[in-house]
Amino acid sequence: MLADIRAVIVDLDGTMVDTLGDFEVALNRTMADLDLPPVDRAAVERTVGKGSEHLIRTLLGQQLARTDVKGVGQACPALTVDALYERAWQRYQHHYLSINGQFADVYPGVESGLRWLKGRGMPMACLTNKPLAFAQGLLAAKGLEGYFSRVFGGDSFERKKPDPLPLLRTCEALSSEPARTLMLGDSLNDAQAARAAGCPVVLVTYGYNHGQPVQQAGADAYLDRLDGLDGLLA
Ligand SMILES: O=C(O)COP(=O)(O)O
Ligand SMILES: [Mg+2]
Repeated sequence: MLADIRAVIVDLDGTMVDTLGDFEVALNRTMADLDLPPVDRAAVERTVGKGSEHLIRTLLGQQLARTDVKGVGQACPALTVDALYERAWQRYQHHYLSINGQFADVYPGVESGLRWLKGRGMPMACLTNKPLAFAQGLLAAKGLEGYFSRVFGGDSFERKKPDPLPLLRTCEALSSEPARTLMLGDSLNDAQAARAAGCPVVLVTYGYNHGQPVQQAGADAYLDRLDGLDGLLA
């Protein structure tokens, strides 16, 4: 099945770039603006992958439930996630865009894997749940944008992964049949979207899988490095 691949869709966070540092810095600056305590990196890692709104709402809820909310000295039931969300989202966008890529690293093997795919003339798109403006800035900051003919974010379509819609639209944009378009990702989110769209899926083992072992995600194959793709697709 993997021998028939004619196009590739690549996830961004946890697959190409380790962005936990960027998320942590942008979230902590946001929390500070809202007089909330700093977030815990492990909580960020468990929550990344379902887009910025999910990340901000989940972490705001956790921070409001803590007993060290500044100036209050106890958990703060009077403040709600809904009441804080709009300001948090504005501050988060400002902070994320001002540091985008500075606390993030391309994983080993990514550039050589992408170069190998490009050398085989494979049409490639980047499809992430990250907002498109964040994704474009990050790819440019890391010198990865030239590999992709199309880039789509979590705000590019009406629904995000794990819904199949973004994958189906990306296949259309690449003029490629889903059954011959490989999804390369790092999480159950990517695997579920790929399955529902009818795309084969390969997951990397080093990313963020909602705090769960990724080997249970039901992919066609798993890779420790993207430059191991030649062994799967050759
Ligand atoms: O949740 C996000 O912001 C990004 O996640 P993804 O790049 O793994 O789709
Ligand atoms: Mg990911």
